[in-house]
Amino acid sequence: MAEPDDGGALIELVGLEKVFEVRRRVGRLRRARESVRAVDGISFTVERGEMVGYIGPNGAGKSTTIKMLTGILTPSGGRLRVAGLDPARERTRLARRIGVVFGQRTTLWWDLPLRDSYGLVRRMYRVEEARFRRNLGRCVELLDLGALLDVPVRQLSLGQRMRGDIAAALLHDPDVLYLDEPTIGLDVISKAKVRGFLRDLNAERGTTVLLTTHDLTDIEQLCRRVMVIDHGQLMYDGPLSGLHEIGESERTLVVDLERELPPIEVEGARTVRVEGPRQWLAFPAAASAAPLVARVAEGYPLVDLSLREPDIEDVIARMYALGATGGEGVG
Ligand SMILES: Nc1ncnc2c1ncn2[C@@H]1O[C@H](COP(=O)(O)OP(=O)(O)OP(=O)(O)O)[C@@H](O)[C@H]1O
Repeated sequence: MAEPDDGGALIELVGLEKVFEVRRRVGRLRRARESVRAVDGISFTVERGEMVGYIGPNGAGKSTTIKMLTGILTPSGGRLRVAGLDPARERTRLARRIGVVFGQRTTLWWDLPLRDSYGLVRRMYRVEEARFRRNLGRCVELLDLGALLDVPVRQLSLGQRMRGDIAAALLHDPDVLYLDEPTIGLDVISKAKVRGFLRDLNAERGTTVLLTTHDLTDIEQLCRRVMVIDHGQLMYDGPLSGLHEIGESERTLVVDLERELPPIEVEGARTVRVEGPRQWLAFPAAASAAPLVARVAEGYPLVDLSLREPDIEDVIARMYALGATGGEGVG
């Protein structure tokens, strides 16, 4: 089937809006109508092959945007195109071009083994047999699903289920993949597996990825570009490092020493907490951790260390405190 001409940006939003009418209780008996501007005039474009983080505090309007991008919700205003299609009007056609993964709920059939769920997905999207086998084979290998194919979804761990969900979203070769909190609740190893897979998918197949997450490490490891949304508006569009610079946020190196020592003194960081042999060193989030780690290892008896990213909520709060709205294309 011929696809519409989508020579331009793969995703394009111009002044997109979504207003919900809600009824709120006022006093004991009265209810007042109220409008919630969940998305309040957002414009951006995403080019084919980009991997973009879409972040913001709770209630910022991220899910509402994604729902409009998939055609589940109809915009109240503005313009929206995905792969040359109008999502709300051409939802079924668009479904063949996009994949969606929601970290908090599964699209798989709870009582069925993964293999059967995939068979149903194949029929839903009418994926031809050879292509299905190829895509499934690739996902099974790269997401390590071989031993899980005959296990009912309800028996899978969260990390296993997430990998299963990602595979299900890719069996029909979508151009765009929307991921909503894909690493939420996963252990370190599962997170690394999911991130590695997404990186390869983007590099090898050029799949465009829009990623919603509260975990800044996801963004740091996957996305060159990040968009920050708050109160339904785009606050920042640019690299993650630029966001850290604007917010002057700090990362923390947690250091375990062989024994209790006075606060560590190294260039480029300040010790903000000491508890027994453990010390916390804060340093600018935009700086590399490597030279700092080297300096600590050189001068102190090191047993272990770990790195803590700043909270997205912190970064945004600092951004507000400094009254800045930086990055490209946002004024
Ligand atoms: N169906 C709805 N009816 C009324 N209000 C809604 C509806 N869906 C979302 N909202 C409101 O719109 C705003 C944005 O919600 P949205 O779910 O898009 O935020 P979010 O950024 O995805 O938040 P979270 O990180 O908590 O998932 C919130 O104030 C929310 O209460």
